Amino acid sequence: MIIAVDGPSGSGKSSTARGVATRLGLRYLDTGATYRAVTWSALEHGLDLDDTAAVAQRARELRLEISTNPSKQYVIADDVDVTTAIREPRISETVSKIATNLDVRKELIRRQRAIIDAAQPTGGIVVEGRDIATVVATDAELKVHLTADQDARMARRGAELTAGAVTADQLRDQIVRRDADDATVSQFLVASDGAVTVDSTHLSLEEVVDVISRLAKEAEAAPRGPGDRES
Ligand SMILES: Nc1ncnc2c1ncn2[C@@H]1O[C@H](COP(=O)(O)OP(=O)(O)O)[C@@H](O)[C@H]1O
Ligand SMILES: Nc1ccn([C@H]2C[C@H](O)[C@@H](COP(=O)(O)OP(=O)(O)O)O2)c(=O)n1
Repeated sequence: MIIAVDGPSGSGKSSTARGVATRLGLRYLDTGATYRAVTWSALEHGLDLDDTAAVAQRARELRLEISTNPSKQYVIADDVDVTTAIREPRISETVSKIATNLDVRKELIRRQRAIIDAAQPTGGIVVEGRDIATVVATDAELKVHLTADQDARMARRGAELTAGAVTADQLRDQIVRRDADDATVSQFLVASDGAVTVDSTHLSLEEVVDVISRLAKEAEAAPRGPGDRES
């Protein structure tokens, strides 16, 4: 089974997808972490991020290991544990430049699909990002468009970043500007065909996990149509 969760920044994709995977005994893939790892590596190599060919080459050469265990997440890039480093503001500020490089996307989508395929014999995977239902796993049994209004998303991100005393402008950059940039290459601001919208604005994390887990059980029980995977 594949559960795709797409939506804007701060809508709760990572925490919810991890919660659903834990609840249902599935693997979990944070595709945003793959874009962050390439960003980290490009900066580490001192690349000009506007040099799209050089950055894409780096993406192809990068040795990348990403955990799909929802209880123990880690990312290793070229033998360096970058689990924490890829969450630093310098990465969040620049990652959209890498995520809008179409050759980087091509390479990372290939890798994401391989991880998804490898998880199938274990029962399935919850995959979260921006283009999972529309590009990476169009055959997902359940497609969720997770939303929350902009104020809620900014407040959530703000609460996370208070330790670093983030300014309102930085917060807006992390949510509003980044979503606008990312939306130039992926369609995640509206629900794609076949996706169920879950608006988390007034729901607790636990409630969102409940809703998606229930939808997953319904999708699993539903007969698949002709043209669907494995039919
Ligand atoms: N339904 C919710 N209600 C309140 N806070 C939430 C909810 N879902 C997620 N959060 C919190 O909001 C922040 C952003 O969530 P995250 O899962 O990182 O979002 P995304 O992956 O979509 O950017 C986290 O601190 C998370 O704990
Ligand atoms: N499938 C994906 C996942 C993430 N991205 C982009 C969008 C974001 O700017 C970066 C980082 O994604 P991430 O999910 O970590 O972003 P958040 O900070 O959780 O909002 O990668 C993408 O283009 N496609």
